[in-house]
Amino acid sequence: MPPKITPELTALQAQCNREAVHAPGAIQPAGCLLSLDHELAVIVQISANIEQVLGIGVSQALQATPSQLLGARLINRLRQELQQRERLPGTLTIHRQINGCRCRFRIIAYRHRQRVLIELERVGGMTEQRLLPAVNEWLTRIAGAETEDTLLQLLVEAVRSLTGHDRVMVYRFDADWHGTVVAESRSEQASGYLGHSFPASDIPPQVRGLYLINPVRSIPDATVAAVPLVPAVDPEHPEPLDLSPGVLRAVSPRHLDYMCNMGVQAALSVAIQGDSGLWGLLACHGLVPTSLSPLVRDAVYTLVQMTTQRLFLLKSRDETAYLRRVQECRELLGEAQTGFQEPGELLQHRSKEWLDVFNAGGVALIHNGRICSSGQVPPKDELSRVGAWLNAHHQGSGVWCSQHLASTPLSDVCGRPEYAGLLAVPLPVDAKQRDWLLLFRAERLKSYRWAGRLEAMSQMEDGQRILSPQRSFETWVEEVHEQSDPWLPREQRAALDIGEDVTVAILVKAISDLNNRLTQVNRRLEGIATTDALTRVWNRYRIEQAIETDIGLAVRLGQPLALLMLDVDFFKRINDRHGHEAGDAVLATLAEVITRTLRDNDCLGRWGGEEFVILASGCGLDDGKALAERIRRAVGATDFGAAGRVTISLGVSQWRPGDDRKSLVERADTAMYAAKQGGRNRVMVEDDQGSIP
Ligand SMILES: Nc1nc2c(ncn2[C@@H]2O[C@H](COP(=O)(O)OP(=O)(O)OP(=O)(O)O)[C@@H](O)[C@H]2O)c(=O)[nH]1
Repeated sequence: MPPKITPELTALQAQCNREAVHAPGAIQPAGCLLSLDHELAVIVQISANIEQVLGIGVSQALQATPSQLLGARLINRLRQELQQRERLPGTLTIHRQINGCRCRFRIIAYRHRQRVLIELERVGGMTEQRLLPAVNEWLTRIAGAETEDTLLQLLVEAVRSLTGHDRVMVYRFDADWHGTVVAESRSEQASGYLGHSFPASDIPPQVRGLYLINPVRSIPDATVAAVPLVPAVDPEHPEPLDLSPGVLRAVSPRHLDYMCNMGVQAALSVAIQGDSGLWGLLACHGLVPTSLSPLVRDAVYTLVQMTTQRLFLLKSRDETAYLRRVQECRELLGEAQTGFQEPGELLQHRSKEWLDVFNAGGVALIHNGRICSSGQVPPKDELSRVGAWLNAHHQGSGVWCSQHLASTPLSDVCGRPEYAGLLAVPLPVDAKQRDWLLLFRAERLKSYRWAGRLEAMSQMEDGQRILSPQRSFETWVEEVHEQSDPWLPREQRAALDIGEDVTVAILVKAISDLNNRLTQVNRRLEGIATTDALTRVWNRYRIEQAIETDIGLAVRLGQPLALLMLDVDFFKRINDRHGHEAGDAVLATLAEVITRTLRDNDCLGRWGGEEFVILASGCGLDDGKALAERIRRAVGATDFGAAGRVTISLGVSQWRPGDDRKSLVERADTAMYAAKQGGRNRVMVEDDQGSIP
C-alpha cells in the first residue's frame, strides 16, 4: 500500500534519485584511500587523512611510489590479483609499524576505469579468537530455526550482540519497494519500529542498485566530516571515482540528514538477496558512533548469508507443503472424474478443499451460462456480469486477479467487503465462450504503521523546493479498507492447475453425456430398423437376416432348423366386422401369445400383413410340428376381446442341404396354404422329401 504521493513529490523524488551517490569524491574517515595508475606504479590521489591512518604526510605520500608506501610485496600481489579481475576476490591483511605500534590493516582493492583504488582500514577490537566461537554459536542456532519469524529474530539478536548497535532490524521490501520491519532487537534507549513501514523513497533506486554491487554498507560515524581526496580531481581523468565496490565511500548529505533526523549516528546495512533480487535489508543503527572492526562486519555478512539461505530453504519447504496440498486437491478431483459429475456437483464436492487451499471465502463456477457457488459470493446476476466482463476484457489463458475489486471496473458489481478480492480462472471448455472458476476473498482490514509522513517531506532550499529526508519518524497509522490478502504467485499457478482439472472434468462429463445419448439414439434407431411397429416383434428385414444366419449355422455345423409360416384365418372378416383397429389389436395379441409360447432361442418375425414366420433353430420336422401345434392351441385358447376367438393355419418346413432362404420359406408357405386348403386351424408339415402330402 503506497503512501499518498503528490505529483510534486514524485518530481522531487526523481531529482533525488539522480544523485550520484556512488561517486561522492570523498571517503569516510574510518580508513584511507589511494588511487593508483592502472600499473600500480604511481600514486595519483590519496585521501587527506593518510597521515592519521598510515602516519605519513600527504605530500610525502604523493611523492612516494606505491611500493614505498605499502611495500613491494603487497603491490606485486595486487598487480597479480588484478591482472584479469576488476576487484580483489577477497580481502588482504597487512601489518605496518605506525608511530612505533604494530598495526593491522584490511585491504580492499578494485579497478575503476584507468585507476586502481586501494582502501585500507585498521583492524582492531575483537580478535578472530573471540569472534569465531560467538559467530559459530549463532550460526548453529540460525541453522536450526524452524520458522521465518524465529530465524529473523535470531539474526537481529546475533548481530546486535556482535556489533553493539542500539537497534538492529530486518526489513522486507514489498512489490513497491516500501519496507516493513519484520524483526527487531534494540536497546532501551532506541525507539522501536517493529511492524512499521518505511516508504520506498527512503532508499532511492540507485542506492538499492548499490546493494547489488556491494551488499554491505557501513557508516560507523555520521557525525564526522567526509575526507576529501588530494588532489581533489584526478589530473588526467577528471570524472569522479566510482567508490561503490569499497567500504569507505562517503555518505550522501541527504542520508546524513535522514540519520540525524532519526537520531542515529552510526549505521550498518546488509542486503538480503532473494532469487529475484533484493528481498530485504538488515539495518543496524547506533545512537552513538559505533566503529566496527572489518572482522565483525565480515561476521555480520556471514550471518546474513546463512540466514538468507535458511530463509529461502524455509520458504521452499513452505512452497513444497503448499504444492503437496494442491496436488492432493487435484488427485481428489481426478477421482471425482471417474464418477462423471455435473459441474454443480463437482463444485459442491470440492469447494471445501478449494476454499481451504486458496484461503478463500467463496467459490463460483460459471458453466454454459449457469452458475453454481459455495460460500460467500456475490448474487447470481452479479456473478454473470463478472463472467461477461471477464470474457470481454480478459484475453488469454492466464488468471485475472485483484485484491482490491473496488478499484477495478468490477467495483459496481462486487466491490463489497465480503468479496473484496477475486481470482478468476478461465476454463477453456468452449472455443467461443469461456467458463470461469471464481474464487473470492473477504476484506482483510489492515493498518500500515508508517514511520513518518511522506507528504511532509519537501522543503525550500536556496529558493528551490527539494525533497528533504524524513524529519519525523513518528508513527502514522494508515487504515486500509476494501482489500483482501493478495493472491500469491503460487496461488495463481495452483488455481490454473485446478482450473485445468475442472475443465477436463467438465469435458469428460460432457463427452460421457454425449456418449450416453448416442447409445440411446443408436438403440432406438436399431429398434426402429429391425422391429415391427405394431407387434413389437422382428420385422421382415430382421427375420430374413436371422434365417440367413441360421442357414449358415446349419450349413457349417449341420444343426437342424425348422421354419414355421403362419397366417390368421379369415382375418379380413375380423377387419370387416370389428374394424381395422380391432384387427391391429388381434395381430398385437397374437404376437404376444406366440412369443410366450416360444423357447428362448426361437425367433418370431412378422412376414407381412397377418403372416408370421417362426425360426426354430435346433428343431427337425417333428419338433417343428410339435411347436406349431403348441402355438395353434395357445392361439385357439386365447380370448381376442372384440374379435372373440381366432384361429391360425401353420406350415412347417425343415432346412435341407442345398436350401437357401427362399426355398426354405417357400416350402413352409406351401405347407401353410395346404393347411388353409385343408380347412384352416391346422398344421401342415412337409414330408421327408420336402413335398406337401
Ligand atoms: N387390421 C389390419 N389388417 C391387415 C393388416 N395387414 C393386412 N391386413 C388385412 O388382412 C386381410 C387379409 O385377408 P386375406 O388375404 O383375404 O385373407 P383372410 O381374410 O385372412 O383369409 P384366409 O387367409 O384365407 O384365411 C386383408 O383384408 C388386409 O387388409 C394390418 O396390419 N392390420
